[in-house]
Amino acid sequence: MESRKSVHKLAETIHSFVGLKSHLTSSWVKSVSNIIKSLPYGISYFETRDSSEKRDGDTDISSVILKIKGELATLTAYINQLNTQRSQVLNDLLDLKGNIRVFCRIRPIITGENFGRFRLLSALDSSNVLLKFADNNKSKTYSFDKVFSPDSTQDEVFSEVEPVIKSVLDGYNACIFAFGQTGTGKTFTMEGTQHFPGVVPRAIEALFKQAVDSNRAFLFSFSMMEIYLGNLKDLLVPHPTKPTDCMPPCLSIRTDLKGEVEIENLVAAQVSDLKQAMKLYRLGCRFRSTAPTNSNITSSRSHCLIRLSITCHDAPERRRETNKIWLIDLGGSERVLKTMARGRRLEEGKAINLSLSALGDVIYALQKKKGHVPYRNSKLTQVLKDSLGDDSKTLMLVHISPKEDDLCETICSLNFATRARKIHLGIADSTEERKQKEIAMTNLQQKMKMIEDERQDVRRNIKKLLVELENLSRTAPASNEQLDASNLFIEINHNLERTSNEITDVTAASTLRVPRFMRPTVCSRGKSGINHQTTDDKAKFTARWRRPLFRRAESVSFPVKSTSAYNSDCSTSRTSCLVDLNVESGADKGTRYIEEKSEYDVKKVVFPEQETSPKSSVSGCLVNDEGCGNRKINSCSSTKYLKVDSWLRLHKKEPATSSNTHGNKRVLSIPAPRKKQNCGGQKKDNFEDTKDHYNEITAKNNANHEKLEKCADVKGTGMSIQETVIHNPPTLLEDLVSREDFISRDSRRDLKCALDDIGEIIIHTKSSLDGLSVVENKSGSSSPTNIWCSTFNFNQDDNRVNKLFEMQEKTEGIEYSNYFLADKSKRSQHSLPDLAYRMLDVRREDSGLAISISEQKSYCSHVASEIGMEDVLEEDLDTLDQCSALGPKPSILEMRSQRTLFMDNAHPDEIFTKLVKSKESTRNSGIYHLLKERIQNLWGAALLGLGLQSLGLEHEFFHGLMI
Ligand SMILES: Nc1ncnc2c1ncn2[C@@H]1O[C@H](COP(=O)(O)OP(=O)(O)OP(=O)(O)O)[C@@H](O)[C@H]1O
Repeated sequence: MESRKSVHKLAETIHSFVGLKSHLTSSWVKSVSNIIKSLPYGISYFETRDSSEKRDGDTDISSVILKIKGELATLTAYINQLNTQRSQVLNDLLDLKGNIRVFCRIRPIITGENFGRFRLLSALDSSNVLLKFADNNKSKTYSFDKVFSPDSTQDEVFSEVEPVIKSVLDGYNACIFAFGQTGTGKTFTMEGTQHFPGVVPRAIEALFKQAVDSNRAFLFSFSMMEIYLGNLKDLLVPHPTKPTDCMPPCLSIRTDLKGEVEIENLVAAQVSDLKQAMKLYRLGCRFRSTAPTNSNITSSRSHCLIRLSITCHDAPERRRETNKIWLIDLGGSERVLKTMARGRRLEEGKAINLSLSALGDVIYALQKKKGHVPYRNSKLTQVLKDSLGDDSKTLMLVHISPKEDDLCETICSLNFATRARKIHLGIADSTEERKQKEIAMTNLQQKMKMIEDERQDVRRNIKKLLVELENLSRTAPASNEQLDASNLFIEINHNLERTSNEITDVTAASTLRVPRFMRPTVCSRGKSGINHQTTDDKAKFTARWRRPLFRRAESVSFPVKSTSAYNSDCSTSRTSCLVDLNVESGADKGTRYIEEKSEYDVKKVVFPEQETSPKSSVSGCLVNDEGCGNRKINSCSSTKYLKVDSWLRLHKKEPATSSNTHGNKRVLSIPAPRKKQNCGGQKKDNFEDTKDHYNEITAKNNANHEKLEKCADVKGTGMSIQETVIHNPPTLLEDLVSREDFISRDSRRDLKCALDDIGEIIIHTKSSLDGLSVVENKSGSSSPTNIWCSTFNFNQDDNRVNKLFEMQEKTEGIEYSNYFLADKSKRSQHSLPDLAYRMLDVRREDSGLAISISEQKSYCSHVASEIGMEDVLEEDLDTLDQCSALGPKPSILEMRSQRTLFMDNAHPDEIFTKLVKSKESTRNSGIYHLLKERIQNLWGAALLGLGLQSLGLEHEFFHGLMI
């Protein structure tokens, strides 16, 4: 017995020594082993005994675990009950307060800001704004659910917003939007700054926090888009910067049978914590369209919409299984007269105002409980259709400015907001009723607080029990009960504290895990290629973006170096202000983008012959059309937009596309905003637009300057003409315009624009001679590359001219090749005088001037000397005589009156004044000479148009006028 006892103790002794391993020698272990081996019962005894002891211990642990499990079950049931109660109370409270709540925030006057005079606009108390009319001492009070004075903090604002966030977790759709005049602080409220984060980051944080606090597992997904010029644009999709980049699929709005709105093709990224959501948010902010205006240096030129979708299965207390919250920074309403917006800024302002007015109409109709709510009047209201109605929570944050100049807009905003609020809350109720309402609200708030406190206690208890359970399962993990406990622990803990996963997937995530309204439809799968995807999520996403190129005008953007000026026509994407979030996107860092024409501009530009061309390899789509269903997509798949085509032609490396697109007929259409060319002001705008278009292309060219310079030297490259034309650098012009010493920055810009205009004239003439059917687009669709091309050929040596001929032979279907090269059939007959004659022909047709033989000869001499072919001049002059003997080639331009020609092609004043600055310094350069010639012709045309022709003056007279 003694020995047995000692053996029993030995086991314990060995066990107690486990922590002192360092003192155990091998001899000690050996001796202990020998003792054990010599025991009569052998090891089986220990095994048996150990098992029986263990069984006793297990029984204890199991009973403890069972007890804990029981407690946990009770507490879980209780917390669920509390959750339901809380939802109910919150809902009652919000119902009393109104589904549409209106807050008002007064913008502060920032130190150092030139604010001019300001009105006595003050927060009378927490729910009233007092507006004093200084002139007659009159004042008016406006009531809101909450008024934030100028010195209110972001914290204060969010504390009032938070209840809406809570109801989102209860399954309600919600919509929080900042409304107001431009520059009044909407973006500040919604986005905030690095040190003062706004509603969006706080709301996302609160959602995650409350999800953790609730005893449920939630699935969040994040989307971000903007409505720019009336079109939806996904902000999470990288913007194509090269023509070869894939275009993102078009977004279209769909409504399912239950009335839930779905935005097809909108990226929805699953996020599991604040950090991930904020990364996406920052990423989206970079692509937002902003631009400086007279009112705000960082004015949002679009409505920015952030959607957080929340899915929670097996939560009957929730209103819906999947719901969403929209956080919206609306574009600021603006008065055109005040902002002095022009061109693109004007269009943006108009689009913003229109959609705001549509939103106002919808809210008004909802409040009035009208039978018809005009959701379809704007994209904004269509998107928000299921988040603005009765069954959702809406919070409008109206922003006003205390500035004297903004009085009209302030009154408009205040009236709009108070009207919406009054109608809904029935402020016309008697005082008695209002008091009762207030009492009820106070009671509900108290009840809410009690429930919240209770929930906190229960949560604490649950956590404590879970820790115990975990410890128990660690000490004895083998038994079934313990395994159960361990699973329970994991399950509950998972519900309480969802830890981070990677941002696993974007829209192509497993459809089982993604909310129904985010799942791709048959149509979108067909469009995006998801049908062909593998089970691997990443592969799915890749497959989607690798589908055949889908080109649209909307998203073409050009990197640009310079900062746009006020009222300039470039929209730029901005860099995040919350830099601490460290969103990595090397390509975007410090990059500013210019928006290319959106569908708003180009949707009206259709190539009729391509609509019927099923073989077209480039597809476009009327993106903003809600009904962009299968049928429509088919029809629009063969629709082409000049803007894209023209742009692609400059940059693309797909000759097939070019030929398919245009065939033998090039039809250039005029983008919608440029139709009214005849009015003076509009003309100026067009010119500005052209300049901007030109600058965009120039910026692009500058960015690739080195590459372009290499391409300019075509010697022996074997490069096709198309490539030459595409990459051909505006060497001379660039030299000209980059010479800081004699041309100021502005005049350089102007010069470029003037050259752009002249480039268009060349196209026009060339096209008419080529017998192409040209609906001329003289306001920017054509490219300055044309003039580069011509210039290039004039200024090369004879080898280069020959090279170009050779290359032309290799290339078919080039549209922007040089005039001479275009006439391929007669290439072998080209002699120097022929070339010169053709040039004169161009000039003649351009200007309408009759050109004498002597002039032709002198011009031949000039061309010969320019390209170093004087030696062949003599023998070829005879050919010139023959050519001229045939008489001038009839031209459609001749049929026009000279005055019309002048008006159509160029504005001599503009060109002259812009070019004359650089006249002295560029006197001897080839490009200058050509330009001079052209200006002379234009002047000549002008004078002829004025009737001076009848005076019988020689061409030399007009020539002399120019010198
Ligand atoms: N409450 C505020 N506290 C401090 N600065 C503010 C506040 N409100 C606005 N600002 C500042 O005013 C400027 C304009 O604000 P913001 O860009 O938010 O206006 P907005 O209404 O979004 O304009 P837009 O409609 O043109 O985009 C910003 O520099 C912003 O930092």
